[in-house]
Amino acid sequence: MKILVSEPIAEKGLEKLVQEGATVDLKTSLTRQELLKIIGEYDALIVRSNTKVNEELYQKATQLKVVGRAGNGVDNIDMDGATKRGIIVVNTPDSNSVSACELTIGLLLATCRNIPQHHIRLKGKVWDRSGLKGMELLDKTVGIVGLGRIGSLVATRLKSFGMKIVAYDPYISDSRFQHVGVEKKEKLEDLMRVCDILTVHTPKTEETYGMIGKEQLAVAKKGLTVINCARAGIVNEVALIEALKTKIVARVGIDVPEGEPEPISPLLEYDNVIVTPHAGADTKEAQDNVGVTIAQEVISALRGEMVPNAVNLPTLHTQELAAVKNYLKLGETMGKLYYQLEKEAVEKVEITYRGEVAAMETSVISLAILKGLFEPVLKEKVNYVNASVVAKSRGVVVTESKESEVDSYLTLITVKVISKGKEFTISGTVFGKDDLRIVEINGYEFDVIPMPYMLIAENMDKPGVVGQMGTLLGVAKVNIATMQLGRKLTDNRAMMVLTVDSEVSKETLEFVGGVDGILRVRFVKL
Ligand SMILES: NC(=O)C1=CN([C@@H]2O[C@H](COP(=O)(O)OP(=O)(O)OC[C@H]3O[C@@H](n4cnc5c(N)ncnc54)[C@H](O)[C@@H]3O)[C@@H](O)[C@H]2O)C=CC1
Ligand SMILES: O=C(O)CCC(=O)C(=O)O
Repeated sequence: MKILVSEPIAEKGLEKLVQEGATVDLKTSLTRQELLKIIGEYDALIVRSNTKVNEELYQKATQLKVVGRAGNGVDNIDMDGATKRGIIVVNTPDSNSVSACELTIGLLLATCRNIPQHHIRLKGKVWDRSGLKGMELLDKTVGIVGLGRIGSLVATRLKSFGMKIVAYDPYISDSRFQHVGVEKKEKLEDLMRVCDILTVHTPKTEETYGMIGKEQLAVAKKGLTVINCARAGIVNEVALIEALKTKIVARVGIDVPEGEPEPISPLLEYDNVIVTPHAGADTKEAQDNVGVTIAQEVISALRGEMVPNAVNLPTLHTQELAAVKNYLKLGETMGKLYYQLEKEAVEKVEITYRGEVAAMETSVISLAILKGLFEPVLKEKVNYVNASVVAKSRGVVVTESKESEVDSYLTLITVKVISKGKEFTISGTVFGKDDLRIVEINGYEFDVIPMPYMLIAENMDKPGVVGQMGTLLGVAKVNIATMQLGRKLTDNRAMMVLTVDSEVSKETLEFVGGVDGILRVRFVKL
């Protein structure tokens, strides 16, 4: 595992990577050209917000499997480019939220009470408070745009100042507003009209870039204070400077100036503006959290494990991940069986979750099934990240349905693969904590523990077939570990599933296939 760390992360994080057996190169002052020249050697890249991970980089990054963003915002990473190449992108969204929230509160207090301006005067040996009258927070209204992790933390803390809190976030439920104890504004303009202080906490997206612009500031209360600790450009800086000139905006606190990391923001010309150099996450606590978390995540992702904070995968919390872990293994195993038993190209995959599993985050189990399905037959890398892109690009329609009730089992997954009008089905369950079982193939019922080597045969349900097969395997020195028979009494046919201790040669397989009554036999490797 060769990992390039292109921006500073905490020592603890670097130590963790090395402890886990990775070769780590910390190179934080590479030029872009130098980065592009060496990126082809690495399995993983760890960045903060300055490294642009884009098409130009992906084209050179032939070995890259994981991009770790040591922090939250992923606007410096081209997600589509990563997803289509099966590169997993992980971040650490919770690790620095408190620090970002505290800097927001810090900037808010500093701007409302002119703290840096007072300090600068005194440093110049001038004791003079004139022209720097502050504003109390008590009974003022703060408008929060984006009531996610950081927005909610800011709301909770500002309540203790006796402020009224209103928020605009069309993407969260009303119950979340109630839980945080914040008044919901349906329209951004409604929020702009009532707040004394505006603070933005959205990600930078096409929709949020410039969302606080000329029109929004035009309806704001005169004397507004604007805080942006989220991303440059969410508040349009040209409109903001215009509003400072017309005194619509009285104070500004910005952690993320346009053009960062260049220290030349035009906002620095204004005495009532405070700018910090993207320092929201720059605390010992946040950096230690971020460093250790990103190290763990990058290592897990490189080992092919499912990671809770994978940005280009369905969102899973650690507990949800623990709950689905065995189903991921089961799903992948079930998927892997198809192309080893059938040769028809897949047209449609219908996945049904029944019983306990139906209540879980099943989208990720479906990805595991698709990964298992395509991985054995494709040259390109198929993993959780690109499995659904691969399915789509091959014209495979995937459907998912859920039923809360199931006969005979507490929990059951059934995969139906449809190709040229033919149907192949396989069902599996998990007994207890981690006991995986295949319980059905094409209507034949079993109770098979999936093993690395298996023989699956369809045969006529008549005396002698099993015995002859056992004899031939014995001659070939293939030891049978377990054997199960599923029968369909209606058509006098049966299916045998054998787990064996070693590989079965082509020659032995041909002999077995020639036994009178064996309709077909396949050797399966899991
Ligand atoms: N200054 C710094 O050092 C740091 C900055 N950040 C930035 O802070 C911002 C917020 O981070 P989190 O709270 O962790 O993100 P989050 O994802 O937890 O919350 C973002 C919220 O914005 C909402 N949102 C999205 N589009 C919206 C729109 N058009 N209008 C209104 N609301 C919208 C979402 O529904 C979500 O609730 C991000 O931009 C992140 O990059 C995060 C950490 C440190
Ligand atoms: O210090 C950093 O890496 C930037 C923090 C940040 O903006 C983020 O995590 O989104």
